Amino acid sequence: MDLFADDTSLTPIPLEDGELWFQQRLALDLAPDEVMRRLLAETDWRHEQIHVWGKWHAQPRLSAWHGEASYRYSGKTFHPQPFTALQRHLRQAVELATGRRFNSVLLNYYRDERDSMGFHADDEPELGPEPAIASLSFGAPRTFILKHRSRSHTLKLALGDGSLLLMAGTLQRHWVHGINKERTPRGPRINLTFRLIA
Ligand SMILES: O=C(O)CCC(=O)C(=O)O
Ligand SMILES: [Fe+2]
Repeated sequence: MDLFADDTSLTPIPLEDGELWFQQRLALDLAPDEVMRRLLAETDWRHEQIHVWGKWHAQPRLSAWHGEASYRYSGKTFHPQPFTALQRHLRQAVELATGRRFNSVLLNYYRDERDSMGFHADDEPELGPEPAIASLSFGAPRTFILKHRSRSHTLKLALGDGSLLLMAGTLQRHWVHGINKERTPRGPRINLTFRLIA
């Protein structure tokens, strides 16, 4: 069965304790490979250090923070750079598709199969009690894993080139999510999470 028969509109994915919506391909007037090329070239990618359990580690990916509000993430305050023209363009498409507003974006660049993101929830207080977070992916597909915090329930989604995922409702309170390393070679991937920071 094709769960996502209509790949051009945002479709709810049924799950308990939160809202999840998926669209296989966000309508854009730029080809995804052109967006990928420009994001790679135009972004001031940083290799951030994070503080976990009393130790400093380099994150297993590169990142950048843009937008109109500063933000605390993994114990660090990020002072954003202004949105680029391309980011404004992508934000507009994401706002149109989701019917939500966003004022910030975190970009993550997974250089190859060895890059990853540990399990976490995007539940910082400045996002509000039921944050809507729109996740836009370009490049190589990677598996997005959601784990329920108290039930043994796991959900896996392949986030392909040009796909849009919306996390909303109580999802961040009840679930954590992450991207594991892959065992087989994988090309570069960029993910943008659009957020609304108070
Ligand atoms: O790369 C992804 O799909 C996940 C990104 C994410 O969870 C985040 O930026 O908070
Ligand atoms: Fe996240």
